[in-house]
Amino acid sequence: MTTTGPFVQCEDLVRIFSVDGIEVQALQGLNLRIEPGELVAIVGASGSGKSTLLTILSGLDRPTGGTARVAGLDLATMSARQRVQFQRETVGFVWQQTSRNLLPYLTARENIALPLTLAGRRARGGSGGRGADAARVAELVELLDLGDCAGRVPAQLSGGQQQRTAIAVAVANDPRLLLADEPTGELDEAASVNVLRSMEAVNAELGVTVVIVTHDPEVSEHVDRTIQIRDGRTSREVLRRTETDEAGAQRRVVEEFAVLDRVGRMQLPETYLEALDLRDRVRLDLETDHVEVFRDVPREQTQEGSDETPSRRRGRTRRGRAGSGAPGRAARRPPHVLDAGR
Ligand SMILES: Nc1ncnc2c1ncn2[C@@H]1O[C@H](COP(=O)(O)OP(=O)(O)OP(=O)(O)O)[C@@H](O)[C@H]1O
Repeated sequence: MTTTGPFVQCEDLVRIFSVDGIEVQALQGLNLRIEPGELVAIVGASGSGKSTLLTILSGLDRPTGGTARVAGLDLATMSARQRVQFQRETVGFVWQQTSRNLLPYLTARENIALPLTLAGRRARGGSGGRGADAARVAELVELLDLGDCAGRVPAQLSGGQQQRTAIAVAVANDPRLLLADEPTGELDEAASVNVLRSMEAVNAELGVTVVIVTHDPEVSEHVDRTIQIRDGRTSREVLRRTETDEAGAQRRVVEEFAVLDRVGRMQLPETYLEALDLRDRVRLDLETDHVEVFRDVPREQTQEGSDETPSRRRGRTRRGRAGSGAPGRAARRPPHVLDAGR
């Protein structure tokens, strides 16, 4: 199957649930692009729409409006047959509840082998298929660091071992996309780190595009991009990468972006709104290479009143410039670079 454009693409995605005649708009025109091979976290407050998005991307639910495409397939219009094929071949899923991911009466190794058997590899490959299955299981047991416990049933595994087995099960059939809904939600900190490292390993070694929905603040250290959802829309993205300077010293660079939708709407981070007391409406000023946003101060409070534009009042109305608040400083630094150094 050929894919043009982003691997995951949502445009103006809407999902409305109707319960007892009351409508809940879980997704309110969400836009999202994920490139092949990316490792992305989706974060946001409870009820912001994270799980709804993941359920649509997995093909388990359909959008009410807008488009959602994965690997070139339109998830809104695909037939029932295409949907089953999509879930078998293109996407793997890890749930928060460790018990939901694994069959309790099979060992970890047998759980990992099961999707291979169901996909009929053995039938297609004859005795060679059996060998190929065993080799694939061994590869995943090693990659997910399950060597010591692969012969145990889930009840004899720790929560972290169960989730790492679940990741192996989810990627056994070589899906191109791995979706995980709160995979560390039931784990302690150390086990969470191991599970997130396993996600990194699967992404790096197998080339699987990974999307993790989480509340875990630790996640940002393990992914390339953190996307925040607010009120059913993508509002903010944080990119992290490691740069090496000429002397060989490494530094971690963090860049923060607000997401613009197709008609130019964006959400300012809540911390910015609070820092500058921005509400109701703001003044905008177009500079040659950026746009400035100012608190809407009544004209009589801006001393000279006059016809000054916000940019001419610069330095008088911007609290952040005088202090050390990030919003004020950002305008004079390379665009978007908020934090650097380790
Ligand atoms: N099947 C459903 N029927 C009715 N309302 C639903 C359904 N699924 C989700 N919702 C509502 O949609 C909104 C978004 O829910 P969703 O589970 O996507 O949020 P979330 O960000 O994943 O939250 P959490 O972090 O608590 O899991 C919520 O208001 C929720 O109550």
